[in-house]
Amino acid sequence: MSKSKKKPELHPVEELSESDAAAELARLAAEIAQHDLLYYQSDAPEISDADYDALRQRNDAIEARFPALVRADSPSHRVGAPASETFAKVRHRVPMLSLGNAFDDVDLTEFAARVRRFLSFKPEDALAFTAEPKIDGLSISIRYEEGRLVEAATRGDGAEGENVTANVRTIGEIPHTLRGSNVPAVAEIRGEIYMSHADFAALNRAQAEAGGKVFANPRNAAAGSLRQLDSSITASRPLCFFAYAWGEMSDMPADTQKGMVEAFAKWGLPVNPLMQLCESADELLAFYADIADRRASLGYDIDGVVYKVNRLDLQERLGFVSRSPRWAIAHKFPAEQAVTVLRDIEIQVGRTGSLTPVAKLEPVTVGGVVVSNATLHNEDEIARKDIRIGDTVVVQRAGDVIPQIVRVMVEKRPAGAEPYQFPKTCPICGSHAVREADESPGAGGVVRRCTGGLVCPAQAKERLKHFVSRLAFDIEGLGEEKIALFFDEGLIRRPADIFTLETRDNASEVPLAKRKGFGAKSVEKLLRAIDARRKMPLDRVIFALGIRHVGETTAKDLARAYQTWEAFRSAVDAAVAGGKDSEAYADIDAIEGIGETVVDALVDFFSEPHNIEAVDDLLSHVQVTPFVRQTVVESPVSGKTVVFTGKLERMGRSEAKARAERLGAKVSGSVSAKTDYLVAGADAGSKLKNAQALGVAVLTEDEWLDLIGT
Ligand SMILES: NC(=O)c1ccc[n+]([C@@H]2O[C@H](COP(=O)([O-])OP(=O)(O)OC[C@H]3O[C@@H](n4cnc5c(N)ncnc54)[C@H](O)[C@@H]3O)[C@@H](O)[C@H]2O)c1
Ligand SMILES: [Zn+2]
Repeated sequence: MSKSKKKPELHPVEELSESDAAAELARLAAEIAQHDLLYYQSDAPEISDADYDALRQRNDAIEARFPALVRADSPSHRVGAPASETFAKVRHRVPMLSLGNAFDDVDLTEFAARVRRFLSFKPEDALAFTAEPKIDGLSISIRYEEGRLVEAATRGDGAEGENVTANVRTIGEIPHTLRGSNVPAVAEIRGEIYMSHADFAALNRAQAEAGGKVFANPRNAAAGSLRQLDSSITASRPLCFFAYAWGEMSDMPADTQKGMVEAFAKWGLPVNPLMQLCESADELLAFYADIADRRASLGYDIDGVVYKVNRLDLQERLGFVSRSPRWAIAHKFPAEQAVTVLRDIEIQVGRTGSLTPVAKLEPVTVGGVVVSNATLHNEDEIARKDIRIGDTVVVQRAGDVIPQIVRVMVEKRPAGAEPYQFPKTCPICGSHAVREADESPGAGGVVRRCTGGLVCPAQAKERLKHFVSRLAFDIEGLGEEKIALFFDEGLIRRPADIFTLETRDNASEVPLAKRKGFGAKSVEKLLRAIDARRKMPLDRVIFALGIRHVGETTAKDLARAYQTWEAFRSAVDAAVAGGKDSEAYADIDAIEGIGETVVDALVDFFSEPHNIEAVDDLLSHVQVTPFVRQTVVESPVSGKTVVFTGKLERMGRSEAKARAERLGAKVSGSVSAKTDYLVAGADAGSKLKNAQALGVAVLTEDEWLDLIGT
């Protein structure tokens, strides 16, 4: 989408004509819906939360002045974005709503007064609020029946969310069973899934090393990690949880907000320790100031505080206004900004040749953190904001760990500052750099890419770094710095060189062990670490090759489909030979999780003789072991061997098989003493007899579905 258009001048709402107002409401509805999709479905927002909130405020102000113009699709009636088609849907029995916002003390005092007015409270009537941090993660509803976790869903559009039960089960902080004697038969616990700062930084480091997706902030990382089709990916991500609300509840354990949260804690759910009871608007403001002070040291992102009327009978009386409760409000923190000088723009060349501009800043403290780099996204972004070297700029860190440049202070521009000329050639190899659409979600722009391919040392170096990264070959003692050093010395230029390092080093006049900073012990350790990688599972090998668009998940999808290197290679070779209209091409395209972009990238990669040579050389040193599915998924059937027989009523055989495998079970075609369950549909024959003879547990289809919790 083109973002190069300048934002239209905004007229004060009081001056808008009715037709202008209608037009602007239409534009705002479309724009906000678009940002909601990017934020909630792609986990890749394009604008800051502050900018987004400003759009909504503008919409609300216009609607307040022209109530007759409020649209059916107005953002003020909507919550979030529709559940993504990728997931099964869950209809919320009690809707999941949003919160009204207060942006300053006046908004807050008005809120407290409004509540009192609504309840016809006299000044002397006591009215208590809970106050708690507003966690910047994603909301989740977790359903427990008879104390056991049976279902978990995202908020979606508030009415219907995404079923993420298997993924939520992998989160250590979320109990599978609630403890205590007063757990209601049905308890829907709601709260926020989030990622701590430390875990976020470690995840991004690992992702960057692995050439994977780097997340802009902990919220996106948490949402992206939870909303995975493969729950083993979620399991590998460090997610945390705070319970603060509820949906359906068959028995109420308390009659206040605070009492409810205390009951959650007794049942074994994590709750935020900072929640407090406040008796007046002044106490609420004091709480806000205190949390704002402690914000930087909490260890997780918050974007404000939430106040809720404590008594549940009063909450009931207050009720809701379209998308939010009348009895609660979010008091938001302003985004943190600072002013500094842009000293330079550095161009980094990535593994696939993308030229990424990075702003080099005069170091400045933003929200308690010293910032000296900021992302500039791409060429168009620099042009759109007209960012020039020497400019004084406003940087923002809105919970984001990668700071952004919000705008240039043109009035402070030094005389003679020229518009920035984005390089048309690769700064490393000098090859022509071409503009291409940037397909990454939410990127919304173009990227300039070095066409040097295999001759570009920057790309070769990045590919090697990717090759040894944690999710690829993960060679201990051979990190980014060593790779860069060995590459520059010509010691390691291609993956295969890693595995011949020892032989060459033995023959060398200056072996590594004799060099400064190496030492015999560390060299020995490195060489043994390399040896330990002479056998590698298929998914890691595919991922390590650094083929465009083939990340961790895609590599697993391919490996799952082909099992062995030979099968994978012959499938790809057939597609290379057959071309885009061939059956071989369509076969790869048909694999679950694989689309045309990936098939094209595979075909491109394996059409290139240099790549084939490099891969073949590598495989003369490395043995590829077949893909084994890890059963990190915890379910009643994980690790169990299951056989299906007879006619199943509620799903086809292949769906039953896929579902069982997703839950960590092994599906076998024949019954043996090792079989744990035989699921027998109608007209089951010899397998059923066999199972009975062997004493294998036989389940009906319904019993099986109960067991796996569907
Ligand atoms: N940058 C963008 O493009 C973009 C797009 C959409 C939304 N957003 C951001 O998302 C937010 C708006 O979305 P929203 O509708 O989720 O509203 P909200 O985040 O303002 O408030 C509602 C949410 O707060 C969360 N929450 C956290 N701690 C809570 C607590 N202690 N008690 C109760 N709720 C708590 C819940 O998940 C709840 O759903 C804003 O911050 C907005 O800036 C940004
Ligand atoms: Zn280059």
